Amino acid sequence: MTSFDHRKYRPVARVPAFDRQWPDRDLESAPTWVSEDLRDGNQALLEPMSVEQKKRLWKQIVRVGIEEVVVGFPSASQPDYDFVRWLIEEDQIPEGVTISVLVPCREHLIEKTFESLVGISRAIIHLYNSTSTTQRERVFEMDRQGIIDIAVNGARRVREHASRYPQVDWRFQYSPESFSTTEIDFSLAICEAVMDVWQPTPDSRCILNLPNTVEMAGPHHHADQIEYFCQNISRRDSVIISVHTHNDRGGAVAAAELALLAGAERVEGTLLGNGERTGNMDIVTLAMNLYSQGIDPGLDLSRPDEIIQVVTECTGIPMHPRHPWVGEMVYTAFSGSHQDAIRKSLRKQGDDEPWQVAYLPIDPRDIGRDYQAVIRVNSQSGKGGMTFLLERDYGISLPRWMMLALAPLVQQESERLSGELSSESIRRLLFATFMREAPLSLVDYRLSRASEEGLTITLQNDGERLELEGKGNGAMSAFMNAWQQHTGQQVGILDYNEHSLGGDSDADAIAFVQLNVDGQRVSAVAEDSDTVSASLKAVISGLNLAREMAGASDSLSAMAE
Ligand SMILES: CC(=O)SCCNC(=O)CCNC(=O)[C@H](O)C(C)(C)COP(=O)(O)OP(=O)(O)OC[C@H]1O[C@@H](n2cnc3c(N)ncnc32)[C@H](O)[C@@H]1OP(=O)(O)O
Ligand SMILES: CC(C)C(=O)C(=O)O
Ligand SMILES: [Mg+2]
Repeated sequence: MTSFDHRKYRPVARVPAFDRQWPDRDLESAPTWVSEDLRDGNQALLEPMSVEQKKRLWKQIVRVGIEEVVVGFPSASQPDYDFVRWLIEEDQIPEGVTISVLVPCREHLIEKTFESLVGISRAIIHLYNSTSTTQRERVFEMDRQGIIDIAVNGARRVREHASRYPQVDWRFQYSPESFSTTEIDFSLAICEAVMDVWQPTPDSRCILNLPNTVEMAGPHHHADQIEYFCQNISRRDSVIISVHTHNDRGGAVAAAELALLAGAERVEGTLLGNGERTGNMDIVTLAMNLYSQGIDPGLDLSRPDEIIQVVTECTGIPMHPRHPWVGEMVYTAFSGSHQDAIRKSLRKQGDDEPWQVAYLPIDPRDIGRDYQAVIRVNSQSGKGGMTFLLERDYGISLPRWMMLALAPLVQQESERLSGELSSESIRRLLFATFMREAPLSLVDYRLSRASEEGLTITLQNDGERLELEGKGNGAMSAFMNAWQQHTGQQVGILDYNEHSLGGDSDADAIAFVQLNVDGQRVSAVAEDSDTVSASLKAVISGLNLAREMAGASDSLSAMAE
């Protein structure tokens, strides 16, 4: 075989044919969430967390509302042991929160684990051993019975140690580690053997945790394994079925979600998916998946930035900016058609109606993000994005013809800069292109109203003062008439739009005008303290721009001659 040769691999075996129900089910409620941040997450770090870091992360996990927290492997590491002691001695475990500790089926480690828990009022003892064919044959070199014996002996030791502390509310959990690559009949057999020792009842249920230790197959395989197990395990009403998925194929969240459809009721994971290899199941993502479907996740994820800060600082692992739901860039659209659709949908979205905004699966405000970041402009953006930014930050509402005129300039500019354009630079570009305050400029004007609007306007033209008078059905047409009479130029208003301004601008009004000047189409803009002044200045801008354009074409003709 060559080094990259798919024939090296085999598809994972499926469970036997059975009456599969999960594809027709929908999720209706949140599972019991279990944080593995302080154990599986910690065991995947280059530098495991110190006790102080564990304390900080613990507080965050509890703040989010997770009620079952795996706090470590106290028989294996001194910081884990010390952390458990701190929790107990400093009375740090709130009412309603239960801690869990992991231990392999080895007598001295079980003993040490119970020692770490002296003084606790309730806890989950989580016992595990590996069950897959590979583990049996290549790691433990044992047959099925040998592996069952390890589990049964471990279960007995746990029961015996627990019985020495009858005042404690113990709960027992067993994981056939590597469940998803274990033959399903063997997984069932070993779990039955453990239950025979623990004798769970509906009032004192044990937890059977079925880990996708290494994700080797699609999430539908995992769902089949879980449902098959649920249908065939005895004492179902005395068992809590828990799942623990890893992300080797990128499907940890999907596998957990389908496992819930398949009958699991408890999900182990970490807050942002840190964990062995590609990580554990990401609790924030799964919880937000439920939230976005109208299901209460039972966790407070309204301040994900706080979670991100604590998790990244404690683990030393940065988060991807496109991390599902909470990444820095996930509510930002650069591409033109997305920006256009977001802008239009947001305008129509009422406060009290179901969320219906294109390209935004949830309202970013729910998790403390604002609309500031929703639309950003680069060379992939169209008129929607720049229009949104000008409206949002300056209250400028561009008429459609001005959007069409400005959009290619914005695109050229962001291509030239190879980057993002701020609303400020888009505004600057608008005025630099479509406003000219010289050589013709407005000095003063007076309006008088009779049957028609009368205008007396004082201008500065190439340094000379000019006073004109005209009549029309508005200030602009009175000015046009006066100007035509004085210059003989043919000037018509093709389109016109003005409005008052909000936002950060100093001006109170803005006007856009599209003129026909001696057959030449010119678009112009101006701002001023009132709409009449802004309109007159917009026309003056248009006349100046027409003069510039005529000057440019004269010099081109002169060059051609
Ligand atoms: C999928 C998971 O996340 S499982 C959790 C894994 N997490 C960890 O291992 C982190 C903490 N572990 C440790 O620090 C160490 O492994 C310790 C302290 C627990 C034990 O260390 P050591 O005694 O040196 O043993 P080591 O880790 O090499 O374990 C291998 C031995 O334990 C046996 N073993 C491994 N897992 C189990 C288990 N769940 N139950 C019983 N025996 C087990 C192996 O067969 C092997 O036995 P051998 O020594 O007779 O060959
Ligand atoms: C110990 C078990 C639950 C585990 O972490 C795994 O199988 O991934
Ligand atoms: Mg794991």
